[in-house]
Amino acid sequence: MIARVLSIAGTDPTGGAGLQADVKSIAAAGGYGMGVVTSLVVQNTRGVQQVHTPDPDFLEAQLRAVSDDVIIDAVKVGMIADQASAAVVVNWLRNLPSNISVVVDPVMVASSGQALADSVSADLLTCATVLTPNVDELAALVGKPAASSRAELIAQAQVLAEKTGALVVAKGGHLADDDRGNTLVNATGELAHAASWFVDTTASHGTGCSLSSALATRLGLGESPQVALEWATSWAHEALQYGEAQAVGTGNGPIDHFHRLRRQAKSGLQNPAVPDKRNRHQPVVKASGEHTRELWEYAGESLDRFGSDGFISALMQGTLSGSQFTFYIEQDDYYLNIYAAVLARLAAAAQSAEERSFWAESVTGCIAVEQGMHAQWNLDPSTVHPSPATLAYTDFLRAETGSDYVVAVAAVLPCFWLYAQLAAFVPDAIPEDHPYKDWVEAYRDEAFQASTARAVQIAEGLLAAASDHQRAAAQQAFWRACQLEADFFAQALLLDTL
Ligand SMILES: Nc1ncnc2c1ncn2[C@@H]1O[C@H](COP(=O)(O)OP(=O)(O)O)[C@@H](O)[C@H]1O
Ligand SMILES: Cc1ncc(COP(=O)(O)OP(=O)(O)O)c(N)n1
Repeated sequence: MIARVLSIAGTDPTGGAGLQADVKSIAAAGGYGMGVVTSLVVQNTRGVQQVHTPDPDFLEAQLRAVSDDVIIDAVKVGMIADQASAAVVVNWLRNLPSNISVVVDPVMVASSGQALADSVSADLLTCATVLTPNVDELAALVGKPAASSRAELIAQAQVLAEKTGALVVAKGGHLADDDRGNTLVNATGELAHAASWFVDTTASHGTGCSLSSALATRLGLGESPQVALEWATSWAHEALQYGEAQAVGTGNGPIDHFHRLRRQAKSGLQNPAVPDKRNRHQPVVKASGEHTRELWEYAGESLDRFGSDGFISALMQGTLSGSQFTFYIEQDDYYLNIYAAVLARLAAAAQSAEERSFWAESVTGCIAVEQGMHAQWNLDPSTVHPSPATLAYTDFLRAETGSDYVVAVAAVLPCFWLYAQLAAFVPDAIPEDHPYKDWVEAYRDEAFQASTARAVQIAEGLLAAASDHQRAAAQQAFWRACQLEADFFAQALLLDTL
């Protein structure tokens, strides 16, 4: 399904805020974007210069042109400059079918300081399914000073929810906290929270417009307000992180609305033949000689794909959605089960008693981790179905560990080595309310790093003694496994993109 979403908003010729940002956000969130202009705004990344508001009749004619022709699944309302425009929009909204979600972003003042509206119509607020005021707008709407803590913000949002009957997103973008996330509130209090860890950026123009449009789209797709807010917050958080790279304007630049789609398009592209041998990542577990040093060079591209620019970054920041995390855990559980069986084959094929017991201990370790997961996350393995990416990895491991021991060791090595590398991505301080704190901290496990060092050492010894032909096959197997490891991690982020 594609949600047909209408934005009713003012314009931004530089495309960072207002209607232009809304239409991009709607597309990025999986909708078909439409736009009715309330005011023509002369603005850029440095600020607002002029506002021209057309006659209310012209606004009404635009609204009718859309609703006479198109079935609308959701509406986002942004800048409404005056009461006459608000009255037209309210009248039009009241004639919509009651099942259409309406997100009202009560825009008052641009972040650059200029006023965009006289005031916000009380009638408009009562037409909303969800309201998305920022800290200052919320304070103005409930007649209180701006909140300086999350608790105060939630209390004010609760007052607004009582007054209007709408759900209110208490947006923490302007709080001074590490978590600038968004809390969904109704008249009785907090319903859900979506974290957004602070991004230090000079490109945050239009974040509020974009968040509310993405939220409207996800509601139009049929998601619950909680799930829709989680999606919109994590998407906006990602878009904030990559805004500066667009180099748009000399002031507060726009967020990158399409970063996620670009990254995903890239992750679908695989270079099947020539590995990029430049690896900018310093290994947490060092190579043990020239052969494993060369293998490490093959891992760079994969690490880029799931480390700093993907799943692991979202996991570390705490912005991975609950459904993405659950999916990952389930697939990991399936994977580890097969991985244990594959390690058992290595134990059987090992060439010394010490190596045999190393692989056998790894089998036991793998099973312990898997069982720990069942207990901690309440997994029922009989209900977990492997995804295509998971199966591609496990099938590959089964195939590559069937004959040559050197190739087999190279094929299982990325699961040790790349996993141990995740320690490099763990932030120094993990906030207490980080949703995946325990999981993320486990990446620093020193016992696992010691096992990885031993696996690397075994691989080095085998490669040193191998024939040229065997060494080339082992390198190929290592590189393929790195790619599959990256695909395995990347898949969770693709899960609920649209
Ligand atoms: N620097 C930031 N770091 C992390 N998240 C942010 C940042 N700026 C904005 N956000 C997220 O985007 C949402 C909307 O941004 P905000 O600045 O609050 O809205 P507005 O643009 O309406 O003032 C915030 O609630 C927050 O979740
Ligand atoms: C036409 C128009 N509408 C709304 C805004 C304000 O956008 P917002 O997302 O709140 O972002 P910043 O003001 O923080 O950039 C706008 N500038 N123009």
